[in-house]
Amino acid sequence: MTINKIKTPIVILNFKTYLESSGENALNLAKDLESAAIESGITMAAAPQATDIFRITQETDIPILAQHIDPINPGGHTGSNLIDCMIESGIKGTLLNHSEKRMKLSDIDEVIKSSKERDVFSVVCTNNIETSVAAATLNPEFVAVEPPELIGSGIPVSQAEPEIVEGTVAKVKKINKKTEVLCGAGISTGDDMHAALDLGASGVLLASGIILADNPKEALINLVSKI
Ligand SMILES: O=C(CO)COP(=O)(O)O
Repeated sequence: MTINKIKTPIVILNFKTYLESSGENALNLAKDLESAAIESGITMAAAPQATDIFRITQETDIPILAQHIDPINPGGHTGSNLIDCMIESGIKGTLLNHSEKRMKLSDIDEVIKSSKERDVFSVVCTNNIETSVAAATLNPEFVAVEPPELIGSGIPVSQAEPEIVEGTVAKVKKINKKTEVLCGAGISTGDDMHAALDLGASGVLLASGIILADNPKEALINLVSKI
């Protein structure tokens, strides 16, 4: 089977900057995603730190996303993520505007456009229905709605605030049928993912529930067990 194709339902694991998902641990976690994807048949993608991307794309076949790309051209921009170098490192997509890395609307627009020109898919993170609508007008491949107060809380958005997920799907589809909606924040179990798909989401964006689990591979299999 092809585990490097982007198809829905999709699981995207944001590695953030946890030590449990950095360096050698990032590679091991990416391998867990790879074997869970093979075993379950569900697409599993990873968004590791920039420093870990090249190594992971060399050693696994899962789709890799950048956590952020800056709206810059090659040249004098110290400390920035340049899209061309990210592509050379092997990314297929990018997160944008994560609540831990917010961007200006005009910058999101610019990076989505340069991503499209280079065949890189964009996942624009949002905090509610209104900002999801704004993001959808920019025509990204995915909008991922994540109420910031639930991030890292262990309280799943799909069960605690189903109306945000359902409302985002309804409003985004009215504006742009091609943009898929993901949800995230507090997601960790098969029930959480099942609830997300039931509400019309095409997948989940998650982090701590898997990264900090005693056995991340088992947690991933459990996550997709009710699809
Ligand atoms: O921010 C998130 C994914 O990008 C969600 O984080 P948690 O899964 O830790 O709540």
